[in-house]
Amino acid sequence: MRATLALVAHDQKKADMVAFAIRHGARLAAFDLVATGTTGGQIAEAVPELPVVRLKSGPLGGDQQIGALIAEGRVAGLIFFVDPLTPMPHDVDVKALTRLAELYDIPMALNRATAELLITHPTAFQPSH
Ligand SMILES: O=C(CO)COP(=O)(O)O
Repeated sequence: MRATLALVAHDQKKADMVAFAIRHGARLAAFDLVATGTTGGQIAEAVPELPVVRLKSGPLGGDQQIGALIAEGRVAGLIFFVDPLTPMPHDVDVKALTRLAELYDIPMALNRATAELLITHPTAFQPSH
C-alpha cells in the first residue's frame, strides 16, 4: 500500500517547496501526493512527471480538506512550509490542520530543515498512520 503525503506551502515559501519537489522528485514519486491548490499547481508545473492531486486553495478550504484526510487516517505525513512572517486570513485553518497532524501523530515538517530530515529517512512515512 502506498502512503499518502500532503504538501502545502504558503506563498512566500512556494519557491522552497518547488525546489524541494525538484530535488526529491524520485523520493516523492514513491508516495501518493495531495496538495493544496496553488502549491500543487506549482509542483505540477515544475515536475510534470510527479502526479499530485490538487485540493482547494488553502484560503478556500484546502487546509481543511487535508485535515479531514488526516482525521480519516488517509495521510502518512505532512510537509507544510509555513510563512511565519505574514498574517493569513485563514490562520484558523492553518492551526486546525497542524492540530490534527499533532492529534493523529502524523510526521509533520513545518520548515525545510525538518522536511529534508523526514524525506531522506526511509521509514519516516508509514501508510498505517
Ligand atoms: O494557504 C495555504 C496553506 O495554508 C496554501 O494554499 P495554496 O497552496 O492554495 O496557496
